[in-house]
Amino acid sequence: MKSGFVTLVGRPNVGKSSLINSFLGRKAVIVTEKPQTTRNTIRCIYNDSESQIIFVDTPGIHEPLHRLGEFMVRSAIQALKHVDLILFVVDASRGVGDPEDRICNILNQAKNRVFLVVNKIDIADDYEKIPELIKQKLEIEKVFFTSVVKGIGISELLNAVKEALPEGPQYFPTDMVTDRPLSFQISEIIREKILLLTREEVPHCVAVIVDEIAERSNGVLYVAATVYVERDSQKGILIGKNGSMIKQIGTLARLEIEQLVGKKVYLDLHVKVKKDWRNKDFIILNEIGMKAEIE
Ligand SMILES: Nc1nc2c(ncn2[C@@H]2O[C@H](COP(=O)(O)OP(=O)(O)OP(=O)(O)O)[C@@H](O)[C@H]2O)c(=O)[nH]1
Repeated sequence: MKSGFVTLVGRPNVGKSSLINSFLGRKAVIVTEKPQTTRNTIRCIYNDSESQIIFVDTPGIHEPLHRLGEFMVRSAIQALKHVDLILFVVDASRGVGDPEDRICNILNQAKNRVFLVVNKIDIADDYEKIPELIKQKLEIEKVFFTSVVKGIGISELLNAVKEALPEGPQYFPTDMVTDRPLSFQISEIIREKILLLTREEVPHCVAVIVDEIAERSNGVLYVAATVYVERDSQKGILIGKNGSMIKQIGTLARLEIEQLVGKKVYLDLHVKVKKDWRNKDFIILNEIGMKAEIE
């Protein structure tokens, strides 16, 4: 069989996670309209009768403003090592800028095979010249124009990825969707709902940690999670008037967690302030599973 590891890299918000969900035909990783949604590298496993492809989702490459951002960028760069192929994703509607220049430099050092993916062509004109601009800085093996929203170019890209991979073993069981534990998947679902429902600085200041998952005798799955924010004002926003916001977040998250685990869920959400955690708190970085990965 054909098998191997394929890392998606690009600036924030270009559609890396959306492409992976589209390859897998299911939601494996969270997607929002907010940049820097993905904070960790996450391996997502695609299977068919003749291949297994491990797509590695990475945080968007950006200029970090705090330690969390530095960890995110470093983990993305680490994910370029020891993989069979890189998909360099560019947003057709934004074109080529400083972030792409930086990524070209990083990829030149990594010396991997690279496919260029110009995504979001449904909302862009004038994107045909993007490959030429990138090719001035980086050797590109193939170019694809895609739209996840319209389903354009996705199967062609997937087929080309398959063809590019070597003959190899099945690395993961076929029923495994990501390499992350259930607690991580649940915390991501909760974080996604917070990102969808809050604005401005709040989304970036949130970390979610699942404290407990327990099967109750009545068949209900009990899940306790803590949402960390950096300031009291953010806690106020997350809780909302008479608890209305946290209730809405909890309901949306619970419904999706129930789909994931296939049973009723009782979701117990708490909000705590941990000042400046994105710069200082290594415990949280450790708990959201980033520290171990990049040391
Ligand atoms: N119009 C359009 N929107 C898209 C397309 N692909 C993704 N999007 C949207 O772009 C936004 C960002 O998508 P993500 O998949 O989270 O992007 P990402 O590159 O993983 O983002 P980060 O986590 O910030 O690195 C979401 O609102 C998606 O729905 C596309 O082909 N066309």
